[in-house]
Amino acid sequence: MTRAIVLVLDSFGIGSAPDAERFGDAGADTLGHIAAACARGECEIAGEQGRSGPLRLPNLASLGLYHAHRESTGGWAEGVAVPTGITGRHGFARELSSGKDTPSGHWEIAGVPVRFDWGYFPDKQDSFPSALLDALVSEAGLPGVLGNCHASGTEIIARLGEAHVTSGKPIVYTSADSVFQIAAHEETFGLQRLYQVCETARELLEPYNIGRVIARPFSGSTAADFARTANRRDYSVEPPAPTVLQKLHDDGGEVIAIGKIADIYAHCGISRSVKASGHDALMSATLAAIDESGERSLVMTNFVDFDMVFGHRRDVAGYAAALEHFDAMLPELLERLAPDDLLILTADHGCDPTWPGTDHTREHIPVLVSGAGLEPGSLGARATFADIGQSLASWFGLPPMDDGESFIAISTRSHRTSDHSTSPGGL
Ligand SMILES: O=P(O)(O)O[C@H]1O[C@H](CO)[C@@H](O)[C@H]1O
Ligand SMILES: [Mn+2]
Ligand SMILES: [Mn+2]
Repeated sequence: MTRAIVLVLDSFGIGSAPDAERFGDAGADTLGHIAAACARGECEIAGEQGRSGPLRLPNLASLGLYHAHRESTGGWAEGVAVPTGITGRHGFARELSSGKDTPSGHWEIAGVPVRFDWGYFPDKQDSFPSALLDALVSEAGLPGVLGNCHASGTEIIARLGEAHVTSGKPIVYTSADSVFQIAAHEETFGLQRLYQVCETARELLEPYNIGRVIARPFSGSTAADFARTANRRDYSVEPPAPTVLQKLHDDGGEVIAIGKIADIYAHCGISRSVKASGHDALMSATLAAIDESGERSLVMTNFVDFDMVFGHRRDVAGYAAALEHFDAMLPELLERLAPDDLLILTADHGCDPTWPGTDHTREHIPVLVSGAGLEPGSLGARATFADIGQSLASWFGLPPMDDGESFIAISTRSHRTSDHSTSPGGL
């Protein structure tokens, strides 16, 4: 069967990109700094869900993660056990897109870099233009808004959540990303009402070139216990050109989107979307999709907690534990794959939990490719995330994308388009 499974470990960068300085991120290294903190004994978590000591990712390591990180940074991650033999193709890729945000990263992975500049809101009190907020208040029938600044989403609900519940004014905030985020209490404000306000904001933001509006519902009764719920919803603009997802879908293939994937691609080129919250549920949904999917299927999953729960929160130990948990789930995934399935593990940007601030970091992403009967080895430095999209186009026998260089050999592509039944061998 010609199938591909793409797992995006949201924010799992493997070393500072050549243009990181432009973002204030020169030296950022999500994997490297987590490994170093673990090696120093700074990531101890007691209890059953806990972790201790050096970072242990044996399955990702076998696929070539540490080798890819070394190619990206010039040195081995501290304290890790480097495997003697590796089973996958491993490399790293840099980003062509102008931003270090989630949609840019995902669209570039799917073959469409974002060459234009997104709109951003300045980092000051009153970040948003008053004309925009006045229109939102009037069109959505709001008593006003709170926030109107850059913020960390958990910090701002602790700070303004009680005032929101009392006043009925939603909390609007942004970040270094091209986003307009709206936090509101799920019960007192209402989830459906929050979604409606986000849809109104999405329309009003059209002239501002903003990538995403994000609904950030939360629950709880006081500042001490306010917590965001799983009902986050992203309202993205559409990718600027058809992605490889769209091309496969239009060519009769099936694209199964797990987690945030459908929202990130603005539901373009998606055959079926499965929502799930938490990495266990996301992996279960991925396994179910693999079991159910047939010929010419792409299963694509975003593992968001690395970014949302640990990276942005600068929780180094939590990020390490989440990586180790993900790693422990990999053998079951590998067992479920058919011998000629193509598996790609990658990321969309960095979010170094040791870095100042709470924003993403401009980093290389890992490109770990396995299955499909391929020989282990290095894919080296890839000039764009779009090499993944181009490779998927090759794999599915689609016309080439405008960007990216396939790491699937031409002979393999012609072989696959003429005969889907035989294992292709060479990638
Ligand atoms: O702090 P929270 O609300 O998690 O926001 C984070 O999530 C958004 C999307 O990645 C970004 O704007 C980032 O700042
Ligand atoms: Mn992301
Ligand atoms: Mn993020």
